[in-house]
Amino acid sequence: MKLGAIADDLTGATDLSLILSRAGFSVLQVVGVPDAADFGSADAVVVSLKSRTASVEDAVNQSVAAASALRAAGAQQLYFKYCSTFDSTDQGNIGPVTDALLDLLGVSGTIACPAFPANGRTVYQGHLFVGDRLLSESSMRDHPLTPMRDPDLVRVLGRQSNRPVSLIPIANVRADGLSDRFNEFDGIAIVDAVDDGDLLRIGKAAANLKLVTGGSGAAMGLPANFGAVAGNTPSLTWPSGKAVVLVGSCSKATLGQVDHYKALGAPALAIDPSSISSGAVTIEDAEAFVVQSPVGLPPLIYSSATPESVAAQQRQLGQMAAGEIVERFHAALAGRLLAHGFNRFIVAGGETSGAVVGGLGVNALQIGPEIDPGVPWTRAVTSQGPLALALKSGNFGTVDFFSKAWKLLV
Ligand SMILES: Nc1ncnc2c1ncn2[C@@H]1O[C@H](COP(=O)(O)OP(=O)(O)OP(=O)(O)O)[C@@H](O)[C@H]1O
Ligand SMILES: O=C(O)[C@@H](O)C(=O)CO
Repeated sequence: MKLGAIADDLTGATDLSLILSRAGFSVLQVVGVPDAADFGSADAVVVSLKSRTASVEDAVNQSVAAASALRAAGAQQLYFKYCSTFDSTDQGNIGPVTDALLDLLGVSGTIACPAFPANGRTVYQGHLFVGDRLLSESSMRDHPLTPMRDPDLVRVLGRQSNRPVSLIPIANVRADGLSDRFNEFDGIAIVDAVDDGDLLRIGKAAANLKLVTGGSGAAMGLPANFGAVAGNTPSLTWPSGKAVVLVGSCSKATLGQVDHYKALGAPALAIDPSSISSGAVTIEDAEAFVVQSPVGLPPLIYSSATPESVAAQQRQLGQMAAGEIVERFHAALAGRLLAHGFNRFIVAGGETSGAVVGGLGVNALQIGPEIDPGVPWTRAVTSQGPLALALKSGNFGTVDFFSKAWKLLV
């Protein structure tokens, strides 16, 4: 194994797997802390955890266990993948996990770069932009679990990490000697990047770092350090069968995609945490709705709601509890639909995808064609046969994402 990666959520892992695969690596994505025996001959193994919003202790334990398994299997370099919008709270988990991985490796420094220009995430003077807005002025300020209200990543990570946090500005990224800078400091350096050229320079300069951290973009240049040559993702065979769209993301892009898909005439059922907890809507209702939907556009079950509505649900049920109620619902529904012969799942939201994949009993994913930047179709094998899964990060994808994903495999 050349690269061993740990991702803090499932869609983030898939995003990273796609980037590495396109850059020429054979990639195996595994779900949850793995057994070393699972890895086969892949150039890169990407472990997807559900640690982004876990407690600090849990996130650190899961990440260190995954890193230890990857190292035991021979990983030459480790990568810690988090969100391109740096989703976290003041307590963590990006800082504490990075600190723990540095301790595990016995090294003093690493870089942190969430930039993903293809999806509008850029870092300039240590400030994260989403499109043309600062992170704190983007829709991320109202995220249900990790509202991001400070765009200065040196400050954000400084609150989370025990190590010194510094900045490598764009002028240094574009100048000679970047690898010397990477290799000579203590602590964590936020690295500016505003285009793919910057990311490729960063990847090249990171060749000797034992640990690299970032969004998926900062990994783009790493496979070339191991002699990999960019190419197409391997072709996979897809199960033919029934499809469903399960949406737990409340991100702005997802809200637009839900509206667009409903306007196309897709059968759609809305759910929300309080209706689920009061029993006004049950898993049996949703199951019957999906199973009885007419042939055509796959049915949609969604809990996506405006920030005001999400805040009201959270006041009533608690922030984490509201999210978990919906996640458990989607996971249980997915398991039941599998038993009805559904084998193509389009899912929106990283936490939601983690829950659904758990409900489906999926342990590993292979990466297929790109639907939109950062979102591939993936193939998994379960005890019930092969599945096709499109796992979309909340803010990724064009407005017609759901129909586009479905048509790509039809
Ligand atoms: N109506 C709702 N009210 C409160 N919480 C909700 C509601 N609908 C969904 N949620 C919760 O909000 C969270 C959304 O997180 P998720 O990671 O799935 O989406 P996202 O943050 O948009 O995606 P990503 O992490 O990929 O950017 C989940 O825990 C989900 O259960
Ligand atoms: O980096 C991103 O934005 C995504 O891969 C992700 O992690 C969203 O959950």
